[in-house]
Amino acid sequence: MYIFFMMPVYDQSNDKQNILHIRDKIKLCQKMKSEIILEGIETQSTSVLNKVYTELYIVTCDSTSINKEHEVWQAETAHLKDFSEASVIKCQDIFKPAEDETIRCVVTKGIAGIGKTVAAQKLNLDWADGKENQDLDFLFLLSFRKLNLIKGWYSLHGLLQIFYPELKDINFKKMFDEHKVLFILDGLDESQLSLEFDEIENGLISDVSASASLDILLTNLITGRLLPGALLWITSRPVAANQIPRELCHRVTEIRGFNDAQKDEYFRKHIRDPEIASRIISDIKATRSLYIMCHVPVFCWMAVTVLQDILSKDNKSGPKPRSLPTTLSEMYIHYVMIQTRISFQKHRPMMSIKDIILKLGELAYQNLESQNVLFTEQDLTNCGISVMEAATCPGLCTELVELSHGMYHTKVYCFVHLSVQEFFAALYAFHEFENGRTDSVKALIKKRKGGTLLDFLKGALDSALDIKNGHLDLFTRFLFGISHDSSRALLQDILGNTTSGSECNKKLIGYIKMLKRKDLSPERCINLIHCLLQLKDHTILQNDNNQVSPSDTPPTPFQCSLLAYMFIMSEKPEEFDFRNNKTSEEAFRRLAPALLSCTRALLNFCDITALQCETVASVLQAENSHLTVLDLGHNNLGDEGVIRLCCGLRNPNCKVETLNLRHNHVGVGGVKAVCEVLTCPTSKLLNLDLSCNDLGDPGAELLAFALRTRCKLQALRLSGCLITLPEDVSSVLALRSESFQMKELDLSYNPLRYVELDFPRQLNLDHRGESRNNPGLQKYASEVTLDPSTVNVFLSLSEGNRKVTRQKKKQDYPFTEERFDECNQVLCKEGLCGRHYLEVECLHDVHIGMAYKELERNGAGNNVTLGQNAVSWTLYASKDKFYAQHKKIIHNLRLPEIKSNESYRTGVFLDWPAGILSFYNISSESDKLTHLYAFHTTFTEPLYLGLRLQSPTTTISLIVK
Ligand SMILES: Nc1ncnc2c1ncn2[C@@H]1O[C@H](COP(=O)(O)OP(=O)(O)OP(=O)(O)O)[C@@H](O)[C@H]1O
Repeated sequence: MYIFFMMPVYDQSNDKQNILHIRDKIKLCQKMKSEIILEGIETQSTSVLNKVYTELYIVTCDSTSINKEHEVWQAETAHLKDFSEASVIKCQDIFKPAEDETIRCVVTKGIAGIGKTVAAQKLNLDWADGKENQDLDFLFLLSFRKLNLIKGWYSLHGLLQIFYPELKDINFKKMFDEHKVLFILDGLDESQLSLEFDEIENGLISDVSASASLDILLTNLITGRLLPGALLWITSRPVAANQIPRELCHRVTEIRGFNDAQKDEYFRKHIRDPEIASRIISDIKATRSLYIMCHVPVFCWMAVTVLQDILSKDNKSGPKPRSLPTTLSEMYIHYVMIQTRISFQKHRPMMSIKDIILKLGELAYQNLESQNVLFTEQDLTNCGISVMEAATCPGLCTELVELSHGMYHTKVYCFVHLSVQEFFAALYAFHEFENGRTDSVKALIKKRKGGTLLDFLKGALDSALDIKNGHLDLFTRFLFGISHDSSRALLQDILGNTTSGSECNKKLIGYIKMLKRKDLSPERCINLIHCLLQLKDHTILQNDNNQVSPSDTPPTPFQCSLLAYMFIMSEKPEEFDFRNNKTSEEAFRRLAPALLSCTRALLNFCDITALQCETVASVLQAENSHLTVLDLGHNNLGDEGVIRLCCGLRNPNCKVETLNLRHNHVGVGGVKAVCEVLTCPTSKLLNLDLSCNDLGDPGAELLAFALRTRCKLQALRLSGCLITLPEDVSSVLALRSESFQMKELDLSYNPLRYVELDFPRQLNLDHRGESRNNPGLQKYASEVTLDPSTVNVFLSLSEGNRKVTRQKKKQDYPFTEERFDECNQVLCKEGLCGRHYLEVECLHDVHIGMAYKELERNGAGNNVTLGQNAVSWTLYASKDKFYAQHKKIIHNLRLPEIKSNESYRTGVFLDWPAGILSFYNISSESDKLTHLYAFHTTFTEPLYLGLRLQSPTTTISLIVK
């Protein structure tokens, strides 16, 4: 009896009604709260979320890929990505299962300011408004920013009541047992809780009324130990998202910000005057880097503020118009200066602008150090600024609504956006350095010996790289950006006159590019790329011929990320020239964004393997692939690589019109795959070059029949393919039907037997004959002899003018105009055009090259020496160094494996019409050729083989085949 009276008597139907009533109250309250979005423009301005909300691109990712670098990379290059319907997901659909799977926990990642919080707010609003996700009975939006403030032990029930006081009288157990509930945990990257998923055994909780510390409570909620039936949506910046174990993420999505149309929509929604909106859009579009950055909503928000201000000044008949900001840091500087100026005009506070900014900077720095986002009046006072003064800058920091449960007795404040706090912290740190107070910022910036700006910035970078959750990444970017002279000029009122940092920046750029940290995660790579962009470094593509310069070490994955990023940020990313660079598969994969954004990709002499072909194929399949010219000549694709590549070429999205597969060891298997492309109705291929592959007649036959089935092709090059052209094949090639559009057929350098080919249009049968029946480059083998009239007096010729030896004594040669009088060089007699393959055997310390006849002969200056002028190209080979040289520009090469005192063989292949001169190392055991380097140019004169013997004991022999 006693027990009976002590038990609460629940009226079941009342409970139900009560729960629904509370739900409606929550909905009403959340609708009011979420309707407003705080946008720190001019005054403490709020906007109606539904009016300014612009749809965001959210895509699903493979949940196993949460830690993989290319996902992160995608986040940063979102504007280039394939927004095909397959992966795009609407915010309100993130819990809709694709198939039969149950989705309990969704993790959404996205870089700073990409719109995670706004997306969460919009979902909350649409639910509260009765528009979306009405199958959910309850939706609880909890931000880590606020959760960080809760100290002590709580039950889930207790915790929720803090944020949702309406829950006070609810039957909590029933609510969870009988209703569908979604928890949104926003901003995991801001969390100060230690979520220990590995050690959860120490604090298992499955009861909603059991109390525990917040860390344990949330860990149990995320693992599903607590409320296994509740849905969970966690948002985070990418690096911190890795905290959630993969097996707990049923779906991973990524917010990629705005695409081009959405950028326009954003500006039109935010700028009331359509004319000004159009002007701002066109101004932003005119600066590519600005336009690209606008895929990040927070950047758009700043751009609106800054550009409206700049435009209004330009309109007035003031002095010269101010230039537009081109980096993230410049944009933030403009933003902060505008906000403070407006505030000062309105409020006229006692402190100077400089003081307020630096005090706020100090506060931001302290918050960053303690990983805090919020601050109190006391925190402000500690930094020497009053709430009144801080409140005069509503566009910079803002007051948060006090939680209604009364957890806080003091009001809390934060910067209008976390990125603004990071900017202020960087500005403060830089100012401290400038004033010799590096000690005050040493908690976040490692002290390095030296004390120069360079040491300071290197220290900052080292600190950021050491932190796993990327907490200092944006801070470092801003710090680098502020160190740039253009930023310092904008900040002159705050920083005073500072000495130029351009020399330091140059060295810093070099330091970043050379960073070879083994544990450099891809996220760190991306941040480094951004650091370089803040330093306005666009040099990576600005060398000779706009070509990526190869070095003796292959580009690392980081360098490839960097290269791709720099490429897409360049003003006109049309031709991506990666020739002569050999990379690992992983590094090559990082070039995908560049391949996706260019129209011409030059990937010859890159040792591209079959696996790397998959990267190329996936790019070709992307909806937004622009590639029309794909040059994969002189690689090692083999049949397997070509088969993989053709998967991409057959895709209807593929736009390739010109394909070069020269010299790729393609056989009949590869040709079959190519034929499938040729007969594919959606193929856009017009020009195909399969030259220098030993396809033989079977390959030619397959091609001929494919062309007869369906021929859109306009040019086919099968030069040097071991084709004898049997009659039946030639009769197919001679097709004259209306549908046959081929205008050009190149069958040169083939051992053709039947040459009376009745081909109506441009036909090349040159250089045919039996000698072309040899495999590989041997079909171009040529014989040359050294020209005695050119040989220097310290060189002697022997073996029928095929061997040259350096002599100690001067030789007695008659005077000739052609002789190299001082330089230890000799040229061959035969001027070469067409295709030629030569082999030389040499000892070390020699230059092997080609030169025009006009190479000067007198003296030993640059105009005479092979490789040091515009009329000669060489390979230098010695025991410890190999390099290619033209116009004095040296490209260091990896040393081939050569025994130190033995002579070794080098192959020289000249394809004069194609403008290629390439060098190979020939294995003494297997005769296998390993490519060393290729020059690409347009030759205008016949070329003469030239040899220079640097060492007093060396020899070179021309090998006769
Ligand atoms: N969909 C959107 N429509 C309009 N404006 C948006 C949208 N998303 C974001 N914004 C603007 O960008 C600002 C930053 O967005 P938000 O705070 O959601 O970014 P975040 O991804 O949560 O960033 P962080 O990781 O730094 O916290 C917002 O204050 C708002 O001005």
